[in-house]
Parts: sequence; structure tokens; C-alpha cells
Amino acid sequence: MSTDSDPAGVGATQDASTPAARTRGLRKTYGSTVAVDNVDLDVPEGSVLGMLGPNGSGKTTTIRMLLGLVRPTEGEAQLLGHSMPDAAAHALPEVGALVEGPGFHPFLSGRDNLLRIAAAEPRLARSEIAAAVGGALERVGLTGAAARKYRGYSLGMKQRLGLAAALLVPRRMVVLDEPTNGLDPSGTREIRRIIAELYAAGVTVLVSSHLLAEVEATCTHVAVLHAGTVVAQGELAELLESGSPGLIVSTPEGSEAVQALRDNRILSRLTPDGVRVDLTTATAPVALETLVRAGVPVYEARRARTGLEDLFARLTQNDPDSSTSDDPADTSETDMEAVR
Ligand SMILES: Nc1ncnc2c1ncn2[C@@H]1O[C@H](COP(=O)(O)OP(=O)(O)OP(=O)(O)O)[C@@H](O)[C@H]1O
Repeated sequence: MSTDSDPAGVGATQDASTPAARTRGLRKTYGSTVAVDNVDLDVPEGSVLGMLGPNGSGKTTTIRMLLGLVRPTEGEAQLLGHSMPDAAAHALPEVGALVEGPGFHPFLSGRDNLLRIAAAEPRLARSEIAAAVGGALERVGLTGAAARKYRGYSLGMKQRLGLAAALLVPRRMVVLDEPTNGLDPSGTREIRRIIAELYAAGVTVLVSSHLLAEVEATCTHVAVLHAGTVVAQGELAELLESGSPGLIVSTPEGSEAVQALRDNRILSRLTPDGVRVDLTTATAPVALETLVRAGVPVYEARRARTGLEDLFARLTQNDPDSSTSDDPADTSETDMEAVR
């Protein structure tokens, strides 16, 4: 952490309780387009925070402001305690980032591109460069393609190379903008593994995604963006548990089902998805047994969406680019690939 004299007032003032990244009243406009509006984001130190939002919700713009690549129209952005973009030189050496357009040279091989980036990395001694590049290529599964020219790489290989560049040296924080974009299912699994490794090593990770299932699989915290604004934020487990637990029962006799449950003091209501049983008033087996005993045919019973799932489904239901499977746990990796 920097303790340099700081006449511009842009240096770090960070203790253990300070978030690794923080924004207050962050806003960015492009002409009449409001890309980000009044965003207050906290990325706790040591967390994996998923910035979740449909396409165009402001994820990339927020990340770019945090990394000092774009100057906010209004508000503040702090990275590792440093004000961005003014103190970028203090914060960025400790941050690895994968953002759009990483600027690789098309006619150089993957390895040579990384060697160029590694040569400009102040934290790597000359004698360490070859091993760092080899290690990063290995980590993202690109060793076999390292000698091929970048321009021949698939989108997934380009993503992997960008990730390798972000992981050339150990970092305090890693920022990944849609890292699974263009990856096949095995590539997606590798990204999850790398994020889990970073988390285990105490590295703070900020990762954006437009898929709830993706965030559920990798993150400890989540911030949901919609139309440039944070609409929900907190620990993933808490947000997933928000809302009362419920069971959705599919039956052609909905009214009879609700009546039978009511006769047994079990709360339920008819919804477009089926009969929603309030599981604070009975367990699922008891509710189902009640229905069966009353002669109500039960075609299917499944867990109702949590508050977060509900919220995200509502935000994305008109977005053709987003996966809106009824049950996000069902979103297969093939689906994830298909929606990009
Ligand atoms: N340089 C720019 N000039 C004009 N408009 C922009 C610019 N960058 C972003 N926008 C607009 O700001 C809004 C937010 O874009 P942003 O890329 O931050 O969203 P996103 O959530 O990252 O979306 P995606 O997942 O599609 O990348 C969009 O309406 C976008 O068109």
C-alpha cells in the first residue's frame, strides 16, 4: 500500500475494512446516453463480486471507470484505496485486468504478445519473464497454441490470452469483464477454476456477467445492474435466500389445490407458473402429501425462485441476448455458450 506524500490527495487511505473497490454517485454520460447513473458499489477485500446485468446495463463502463480507462462524468471511483483515474499509477500495478480490446499484436504469436507485455511489467525482473509467460500460458490452457499468430486465434483463445496477461504476476485484485465470452464449456469451467484459485489465495476478484447461473457458481457477492444503476447488492447467499421459500406445483386443478392446502392451514396462491406453496407454513413433503390425499393430480413440483432470481428474471425477460431459464440452476454451459 502506498504511503507516498500525496499533494494531489489521490493516494491510498486503506485499512482492513476499506473495500478493495468502491464507487460513490458514479455517473457516466455519452451525449444524451446515460451509461452509468449514481452507482454506489462496494467490492469487499478478498471477495469475488459478480457484477450482474443484462447487455447494456453499464457493467463495462463501471469497470472502465474503476480501472481509470474512462473519466466519470460525476462521482468517485476508488481502486485499492486510490482515487481513479488520477492515482491510476499507484493502483494499477496491483491489479490484473481483462477488459474488451486488450490490444494484442495480430502478427505476433500468443507467446510473443505476452513476452512484450511482460517486458513492460515493472514487477517482473528480466530473468523472470520467460517463466512468468510460460506459467500464465499453462494456467489458461494455451501452451499448445502459444506459437500460433494471434490473428488466427478464436474468440475463446483471445479471451484466454487476455486472462494470461492479467495473471502474469500475482495481484491483489483481478478485474474480469465477461471472461467467459466466447469460451466453450470446458473453457468456462477453467475460468471458474482460476477464479476459485484466486479467491483461495485471498485475491479480490471483480467479474462481470450477464448470467445469474455464472455468478452463482463463482461469486461470494453480487451487484445487480439495470439501466446503469445498481438495483441489488450484497452477499450472494443472502440475496439468494431473500424472499420466502416456496414450492411451485403444476396441476390442472389449481383452485382445488389451493382449497385443499388451505383446509390444512398451508398457505398457497395461484400464479401463472402453477400453485405457489409457502414453505414457511409446511414442508414440501407435507404439502405434496396433502394434495395427493385430496385427490389433486400433481404433475410436477419444483423450488420457487428466490428474490434474486425473480429480480434478475424480470430484468432480463425482454432481453433476447440473455438466458432466462425458469430455473437458473438448469442453465447448462451449452446455453451459456449459445446466448453469446
Ligand atoms: N463509448 C461509448 N459511447 C456511447 N455510448 C456508450 C459508450 N460506451 C457505452 N455506451 C452505452 O452505455 C450503455 C452501457 O454500456 P456498457 O457497455 O457499460 O454495458 P454492459 O452492461 O457492459 O453491456 P454489454 O454486456 O453489452 O457489454 C449502453 O447503452 C452503451 O451503448
